[in-house]
Amino acid sequence: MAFEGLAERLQDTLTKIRGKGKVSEQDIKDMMREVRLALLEADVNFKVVKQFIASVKEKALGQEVMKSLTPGQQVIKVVNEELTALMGGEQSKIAVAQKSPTVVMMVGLQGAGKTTTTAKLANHLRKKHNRNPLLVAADIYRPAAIKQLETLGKQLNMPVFSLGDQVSPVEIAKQAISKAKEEHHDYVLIDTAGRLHIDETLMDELKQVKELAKPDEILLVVDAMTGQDAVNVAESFNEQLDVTGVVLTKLDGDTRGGAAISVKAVTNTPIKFVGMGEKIDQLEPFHPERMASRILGMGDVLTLIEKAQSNVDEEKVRELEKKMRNMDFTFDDFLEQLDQVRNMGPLDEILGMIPGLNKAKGMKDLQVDDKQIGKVEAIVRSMTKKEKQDPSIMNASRRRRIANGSGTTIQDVNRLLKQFEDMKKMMKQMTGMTSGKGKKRGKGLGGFKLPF
Ligand SMILES: Nc1nc2c(ncn2[C@@H]2O[C@H](COP(=O)(O)OP(=O)(O)OP(=O)(O)O)[C@@H](O)[C@H]2O)c(=O)[nH]1
Repeated sequence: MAFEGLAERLQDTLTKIRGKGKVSEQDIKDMMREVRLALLEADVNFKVVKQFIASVKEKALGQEVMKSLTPGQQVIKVVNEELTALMGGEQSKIAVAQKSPTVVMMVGLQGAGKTTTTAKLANHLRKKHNRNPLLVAADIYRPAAIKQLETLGKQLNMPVFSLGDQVSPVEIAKQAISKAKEEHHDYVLIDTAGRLHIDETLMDELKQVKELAKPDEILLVVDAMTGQDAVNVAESFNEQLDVTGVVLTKLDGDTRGGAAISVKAVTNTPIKFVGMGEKIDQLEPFHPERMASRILGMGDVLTLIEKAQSNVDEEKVRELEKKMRNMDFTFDDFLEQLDQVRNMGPLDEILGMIPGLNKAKGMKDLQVDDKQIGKVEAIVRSMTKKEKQDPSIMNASRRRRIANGSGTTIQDVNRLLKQFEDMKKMMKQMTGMTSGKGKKRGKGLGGFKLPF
């Protein structure tokens, strides 16, 4: 899986700082040293790494302390925001011409996945944007490329414009655009020739096609597996052609991720799509924010923190945090939390935002449907005040009484009590208070705790 090494290293580093109630300058320096190594190892351009580290440091040290997040969480928030910004910040969408058809020129080196991506993009435009693209086979130097595009076109049931390999690409582009106008295609996707290396002849030809076709978008297809080379290729193409967007292919492979992180920063050209497999529907719009969260293993944890900030009484959260640390979280707190969480939205949606939650120890048996939660609530509400405060007094007759009172079985009650104990242990781990270093894996929780 792509980014695995980087994700693991960053997450390990962040785990160390996450639970900290106080973060010193030295803590940040230590952390940033590890982050720097992790990025360099992932083949991120060294200049990019340097800038990134400097800006995270500055922001992490200079930021105001927010009441609702621990300092450790705030540092993570900064890393996430900067990583997102590095990859372009906002999602960058494919161009739409004011006047149809929108002309898109696909460029790139041989083997990067250009022809495949051209077909994938056509499919995407039709499926997601309800468009009617015309595919154009303008790679006349690799005869197999024309055939390949035609085959893909057939598979998609989409027209492919081709004039064989004896007509110049400029002429092919010209005729294709007239045909698209006549036949009311709203996108023209021109698959141009690739080479093994960048050379002048190739660039000259691409410039001529560009001159004539006046593309609204020039998408450069690069192979993520080639790491820094992909970034260098992007830089050269960009200098010559003013590329408007990058498609990073083969992100499904075990690329270290450097290209995805550096391309925008080095070339100032946004990644617009990523290829996630060989199949025709495995092209996805690139979302910097989601990618950053994925690398940091945070899922939507930041959204969750924001949601919590606006819905949860901050003082109560602090109190709760203290209780969790001291292991005196009771069933009363549990009920209160249940109410608070419910205020945030549907339970499964909220839980779905916590990555790795279902994998966490003691969690996997908990069902996340509201019915199950209703049952749990009934059991808890059937407990006496004393039982809620101190479940350890729960003997057989108390358990039986609770089961009867809540319309459940003794097994249900036993299970809940067991889960509650497991949960308390896990909470303690997640607040970063355990001494068992290296074992805790509450990845992505950012120290934010939910009692489920
Ligand atoms: N795993 C994976 N394979 C991909 C992806 N995109 C393209 N490929 C594969 O990469 C190989 C090269 O793709 P092509 O589309 O033939 O390459 P090209 O860049 O068009 O090559 P030229 O036409 O010679 O310029 C093919 O086997 C594709 O199936 C991707 O996102 N993931």
